[in-house]
Amino acid sequence: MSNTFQVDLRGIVDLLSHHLYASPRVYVRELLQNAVDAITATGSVPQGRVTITTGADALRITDNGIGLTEAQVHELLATIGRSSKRDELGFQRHEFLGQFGIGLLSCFLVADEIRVHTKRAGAAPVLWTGYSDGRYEVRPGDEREPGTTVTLLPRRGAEHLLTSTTVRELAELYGSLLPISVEVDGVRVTAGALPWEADREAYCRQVFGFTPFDVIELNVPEAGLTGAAFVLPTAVNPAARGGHRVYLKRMLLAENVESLLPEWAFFARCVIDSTELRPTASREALYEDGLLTDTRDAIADQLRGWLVRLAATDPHRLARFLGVHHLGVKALALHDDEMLRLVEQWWPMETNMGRLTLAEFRERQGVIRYATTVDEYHQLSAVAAAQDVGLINAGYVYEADIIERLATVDDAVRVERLEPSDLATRFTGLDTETELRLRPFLSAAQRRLDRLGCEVVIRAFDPVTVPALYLVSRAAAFHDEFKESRATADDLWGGVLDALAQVSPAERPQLVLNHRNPLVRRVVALADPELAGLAVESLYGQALMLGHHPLRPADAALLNTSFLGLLNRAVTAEEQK
Ligand SMILES: Nc1ncnc2c1ncn2[C@@H]1O[C@H](COP(=O)(O)OP(=O)(O)OP(=O)(O)O)[C@@H](O)[C@H]1O
Repeated sequence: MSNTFQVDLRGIVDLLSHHLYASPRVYVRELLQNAVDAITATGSVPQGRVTITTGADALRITDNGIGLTEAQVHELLATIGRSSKRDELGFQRHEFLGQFGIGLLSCFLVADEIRVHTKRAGAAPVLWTGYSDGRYEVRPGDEREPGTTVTLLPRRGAEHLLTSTTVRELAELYGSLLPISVEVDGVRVTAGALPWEADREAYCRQVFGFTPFDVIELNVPEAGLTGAAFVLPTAVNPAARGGHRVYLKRMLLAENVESLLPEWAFFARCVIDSTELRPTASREALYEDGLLTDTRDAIADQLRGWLVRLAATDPHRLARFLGVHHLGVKALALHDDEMLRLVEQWWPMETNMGRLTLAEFRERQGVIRYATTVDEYHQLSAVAAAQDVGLINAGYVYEADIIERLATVDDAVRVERLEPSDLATRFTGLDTETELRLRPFLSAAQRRLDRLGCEVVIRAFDPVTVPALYLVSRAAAFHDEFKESRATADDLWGGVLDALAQVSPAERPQLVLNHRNPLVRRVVALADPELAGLAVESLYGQALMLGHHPLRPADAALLNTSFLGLLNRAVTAEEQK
């Protein structure tokens, strides 16, 4: 035995209003769409006219479209999900906006009763009345011209959605670009030409509220797509994806479609019209299919092409663009070779030789040497410069990753992450005689700092103004973190860490005293061992702070005692004068 599904219309209306459509305001869009489709079906769009009249009792929308016969009324209006806009195989017929056979139901979001008075040329006029409780009636209608008039009797509480002002606003929002004349209470709301093809900057100001840095023309023939991308004149948070204004067959789909551009293109806001992209059933987003993926790729190519052209023809302007949007471009450079080259050639980075692009730095230094944190860079840039070692501050977002990626895509590029302890190998050692002379001082200094796990060495380096440097190799930094984790780990995890410790030999951080520094020279010559010890401890503390190294409790205690010790010495000396 086979039966037919029964549909409870109230359930469907509830589904539409609460789950499918974002707002009951979409009823105007659905009515307009049906009118336009009916006119399209006549084959003479230029003669098409849609008029909407509002009033306290009812809203009426009349089109001079194809109209329906009585049989079609029964078949199409009374069957949820039945549409004349699909072919025998159920595919959407290309020329129409609708396809799902549910749009008319959206009128029940604002009306309890819908009347469709329609006439197909050569057939008798029909009046169909549908009620929100699921009943409908069909009767002969009054004589009329071919076409259709849909009348909505407002639902109590929804009257504000059918006022003249609201309806005009909605008709203009959704339908102002339709190629068919649409009037609301005698006022025409359709403009005809695509406004962004005329004065794009004015359009951008009016719709998006900013004067664009530049406008990029968009064209994707396979999606029947034309449009414009407006480059934002100010930086935006790359994570906050901006929406784009999308029209399908000149009917507004939504003002905030996110899926049109790839994530990296956050610096552009687009307006497009497409004849081929498809909407989701709610008509509030684009349907994700192969065509949308291809379209996204094609638009991405056009934005990329604009950037590359700018680099070739107007580097000044490109520099301005990068000044505003460098974060996005850098994010993109992490997976896009062309953007990587753009950053390499055009983005000036902070180096200890002034601001240079990676390309310029490489030309001068041969190798791209970089510090991965801003602190490390600040600690070492002057010292490195004094040894003629060029250093890039790659501590800003994405920059270290970009440098490393550059080496993976181009064999000719040599990159080297600065190892602070390597720098010490460039410092000049002392002559044997001085070394011998300083040996007792060094052993005493070493004894003072032993419990802090630090090795004291003395070298001669520039700049002379730096008395001491605290250099931690990456292995030593790792070891310190490791020790900290071990101290707080439970037994099981602690066991794992212990096993690992066997394979990671500790390398001690170094305190490198600068023998060229006048104060250090006086310290190493001190006769009083206690004063020399206090001086070494405070040089250690100062070097730690200068390099923004983390202070452990033992370091803080040492800083405190050495400072108070020195102060006490100074005050005592003054008192004894
Ligand atoms: N103004 C009209 N003139 C002629 N036929 C109409 C009109 N409005 C609706 N129809 C007929 O009623 C059918 C159902 O309309 P409905 O709006 O529910 O769905 P649709 O437009 O086919 O698809 P969608 O749900 O995507 O809007 C349409 O396919 C069309 O045949």
